[in-house]
Amino acid sequence: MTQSNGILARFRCGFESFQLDVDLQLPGQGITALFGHSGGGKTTLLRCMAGLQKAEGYLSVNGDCWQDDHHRLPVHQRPLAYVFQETSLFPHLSVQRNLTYGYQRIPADQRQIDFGQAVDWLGLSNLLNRMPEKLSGGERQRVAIARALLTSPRLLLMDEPLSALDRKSKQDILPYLETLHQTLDIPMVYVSHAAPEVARLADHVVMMDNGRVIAEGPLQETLARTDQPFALEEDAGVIVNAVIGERDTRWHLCRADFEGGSLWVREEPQLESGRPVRLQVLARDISIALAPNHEQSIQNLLPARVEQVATDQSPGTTLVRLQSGDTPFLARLTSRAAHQLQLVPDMDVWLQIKTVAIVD
Ligand SMILES: Nc1ncnc2c1ncn2[C@@H]1O[C@H](COP(=O)(O)OP(=O)(O)OP(=O)(O)O)[C@@H](O)[C@H]1O
Repeated sequence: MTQSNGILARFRCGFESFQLDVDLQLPGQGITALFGHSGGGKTTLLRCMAGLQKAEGYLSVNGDCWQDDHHRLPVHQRPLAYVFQETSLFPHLSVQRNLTYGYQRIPADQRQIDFGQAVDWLGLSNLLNRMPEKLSGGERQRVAIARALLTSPRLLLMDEPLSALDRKSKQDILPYLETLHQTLDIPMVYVSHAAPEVARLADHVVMMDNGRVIAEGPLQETLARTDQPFALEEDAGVIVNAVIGERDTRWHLCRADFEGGSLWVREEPQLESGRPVRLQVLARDISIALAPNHEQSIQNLLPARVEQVATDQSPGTTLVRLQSGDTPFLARLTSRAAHQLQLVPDMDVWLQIKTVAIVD
């Protein structure tokens, strides 16, 4: 990655009982998720990027240097926007005036995002005359995100923007974030605790623990590594990028085609042919067979090749990394089953997939 098309972030700073020490090269567009347990240093890293936390180091964003050994741009000169968990809209201003507040401070010829566009992307047209106290938590967060975008940032930092919302509001707001993900070319760094959120939104993931980066890389590849902390989680699994192909209306199924094969998923009205989708296949939902068994109830059977057989953290289970076409999969089996199948790298097998979830 060259300096001009990515984020280079190197920071060291410390508090009494915590040291942050990171050296990252992140993509210059799309969503990078900072993921990990509480206290790992995710917010501190975001604050360093924003210039809110003093740290030694270096930061450049798509070719613009914001900090090096000789100078450090103060917070207000960094062209970024920061969305927090708890939104602070101006309580005495309507949604419209909250939005125009930052927008009008940007000279017209420097605006990257149009007022109408932001209102549209975040679905705010019916809320413009409301006062913040009359908004739900999810609506407030949508206004906060639109307000952030209207300052035409070169970097959007989001610190657990959904964590204060209930489950329903989270579900409601995620499609808006997906729209931004598909539409914007501003890089977003998104802090989250929640694995499903990361799986749904991120292109790139950084896992932090105790102030260090313990795993990092493109989402699909990183989730499929057996030696990474993601693999240790109960809901370890992979994300498969697919496109909806044929629909089988009789059985209410849709075929999702990916690099190397197809998976059948339950039909839903929004799954029209040609629509790109992200599928999540959990390691615990895959079993391995040596021959294709068409006589069982499982719809999804894929040929695959074993790449790696790894001892799992939990006793009695084995984690197997496989490849079907160019797409990686992870399967979690009992160690006895792995032994009986005599799984070794390069062996050809069949994956029996019990459940496929659509996350996008
Ligand atoms: N201003 C501060 N002074 C002293 N310690 C701090 C300060 N800010 C953060 N810390 C400590 O630094 C560590 C990392 O905190 P940070 O908020 O970055 O973690 P996090 O991964 O974002 O956690 P969470 O997911 O709970 O938000 C924690 O141990 C925290 O107590």
